[in-house]
Amino acid sequence: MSNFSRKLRLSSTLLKRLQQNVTAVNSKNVCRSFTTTEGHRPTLVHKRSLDILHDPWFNKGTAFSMTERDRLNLRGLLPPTVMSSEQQIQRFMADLKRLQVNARDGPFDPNALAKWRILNRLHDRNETMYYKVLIDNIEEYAPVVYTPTVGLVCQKYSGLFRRPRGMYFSSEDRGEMMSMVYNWPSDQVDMIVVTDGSRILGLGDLGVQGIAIAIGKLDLYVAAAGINPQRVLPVMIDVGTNNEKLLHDPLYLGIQQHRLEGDEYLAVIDEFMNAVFTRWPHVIVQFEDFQSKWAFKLLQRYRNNYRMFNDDVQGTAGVAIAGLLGAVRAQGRPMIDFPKMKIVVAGAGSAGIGVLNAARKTMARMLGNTEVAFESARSQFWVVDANGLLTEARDSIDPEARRFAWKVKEADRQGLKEGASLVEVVRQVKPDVLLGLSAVGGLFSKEVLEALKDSTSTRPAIFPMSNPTTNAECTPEEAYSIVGDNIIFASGSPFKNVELGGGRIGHCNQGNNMYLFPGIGLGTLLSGSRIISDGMLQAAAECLAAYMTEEEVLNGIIYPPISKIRDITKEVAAAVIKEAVEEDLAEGYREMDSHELRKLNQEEIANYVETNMWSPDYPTLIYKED
Ligand SMILES: NC(=O)C1=CN([C@@H]2O[C@H](COP(=O)(O)OP(=O)(O)OC[C@H]3O[C@@H](n4cnc5c(N)ncnc54)[C@H](O)[C@@H]3O)[C@@H](O)[C@H]2O)C=CC1
Ligand SMILES: CC(=O)C(=O)O
Ligand SMILES: [Mg+2]
Repeated sequence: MSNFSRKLRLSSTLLKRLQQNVTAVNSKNVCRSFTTTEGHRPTLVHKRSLDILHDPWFNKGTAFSMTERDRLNLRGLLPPTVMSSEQQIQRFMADLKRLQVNARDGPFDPNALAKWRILNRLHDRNETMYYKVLIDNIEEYAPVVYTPTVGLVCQKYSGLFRRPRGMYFSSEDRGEMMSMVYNWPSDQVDMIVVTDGSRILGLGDLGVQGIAIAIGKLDLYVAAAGINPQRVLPVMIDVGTNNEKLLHDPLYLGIQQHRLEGDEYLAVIDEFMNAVFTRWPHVIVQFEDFQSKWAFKLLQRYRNNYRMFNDDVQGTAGVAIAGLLGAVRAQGRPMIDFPKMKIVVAGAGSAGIGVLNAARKTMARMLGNTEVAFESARSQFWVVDANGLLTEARDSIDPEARRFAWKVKEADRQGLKEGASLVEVVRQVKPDVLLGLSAVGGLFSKEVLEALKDSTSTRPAIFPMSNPTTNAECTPEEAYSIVGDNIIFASGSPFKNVELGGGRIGHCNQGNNMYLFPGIGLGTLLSGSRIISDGMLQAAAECLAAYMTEEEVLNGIIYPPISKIRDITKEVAAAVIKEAVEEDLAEGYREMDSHELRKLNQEEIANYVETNMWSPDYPTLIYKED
């Protein structure tokens, strides 16, 4: 049969399928299938893996059975649940209907989800063009591919899912991962962002739908760090979900069982790490949005043996430190005054504790890096979580948070008790900084902000860092209007600057780990560092802190605008490389071996970084037979 007649035959088959599809949907006769064609005769295909998924003639998406997935090297390239064609249509129709309702992701852009769909379709068609659009319009589209819209995308991912992107490893794949990684078509992967979907932004457990956060973070790796898009891999490890809504949703794409726990959970993550580092020994793995109880354990488990880091714990800490140092400078004080700051942190999860640990270490270093300095730095922090102020009187304290619990007597002396509310703590402490990583929108209420007016600082800093927009602890309008014009403001998701009247601007900084993770990844890649050390992370944070000029900082601008993200990422990467070389961790990258790396001066390192960043330019293509 000629290609042409085969196509004709397929076209009529497709038409028949579509007619049956319409009948099935119209009559709500969901038992009728449109997949059985031509008396079950198999169709011969000459493709495997992603080539099949990207071929509209052969692609069945989530309807590929497990045996077909194994036969066609598709295992891991699709969400784990096998769907019937009827379920696929239900999912599609539900999403189609939902489109008619205006999607809202926060106060600014009612069309954000529609923009995400358009960009996503471009991503599927033409990666170079997609990244050119993203890089050239990063200010406008970072909030679409990243926070806040990516949060909404994760929440609705079962409906939005069209073409798979990345890999899925599930608890059903135990024992298979080592072979599954070879289903990914690329022999070189530089950067993996992996999530288990257990705490997506401040939106809780979204199960398999969390894959979109890994995709969004990697978009920034390409746009900001110039990592080659052919060498990034978003990964979802689906160990179940504890989200009851998803457990009962017939259209959910993930494993419908409660999350694995304990050793069973660890065995899955261990197997994944072993598999990816076996196939790609030089890959860097960024852990993203794991619930706190696993975030710290996994970081300790892997950080000395693998090139990995946890963005929420370590990336966020660095960004917060840079912001806190900026807040000191914004008062016209030298950075060395940082250890005098009184800091109230609302939220003691992976992000909050990461920030507290790093801030305490930074203070201790400034005070001489002794044990005594480390101990005394502790008294600069007040931690308020869901149960109020943390003191040693609490019945059960998370071990990570314990080191920030106040002794009962010391708390008493300040007129505070175990479980004191945030407003009580702010009233008594009169802090220089109020930082939120609680995932509770509006937590910095009018009362709390009123109390902050009595801060002993000449320029109180308010950092509602939770994401997405709806989870921000307060808006900049609330902060500026209640506390006053002379504050420093930084939020996790973007907000617009505030008009203060008389032509003055209340600057709204975006305090988000996006200013560090791309540079940490790029610097690690180009240095060939064996691990990601505390020193490398510290160097990244200090580089970001030093990026803003004195004049900018005094004007309340403590982070760069997103339009400068490629530039700041370059600098962060260079600082990370320098530190890796100094710590003798750098093993080099390609022709730049460790010996050559050691010879580079500051300017040469910057050049080396720049020349290794991918840019979205079309290459000339030449056909070559296999
Ligand atoms: N801006 C940034 O770059 C980043 C922001 N985040 C955001 O931080 C938030 C928290 O993330 P995780 O620490 O991983 O979450 P988590 O769920 O581990 O921790 C949340 C913490 O908030 C506390 N909390 C809950 N209700 C509270 C209340 N009413 N008052 C005070 N504390 C309360 C909880 O007890 C817990 O300690 C999320 O919204 C996330 O999007 C996380 C990483 C980076
Ligand atoms: C920004 C980020 O990593 C988070 O909100 O989890
Ligand atoms: Mg995160």
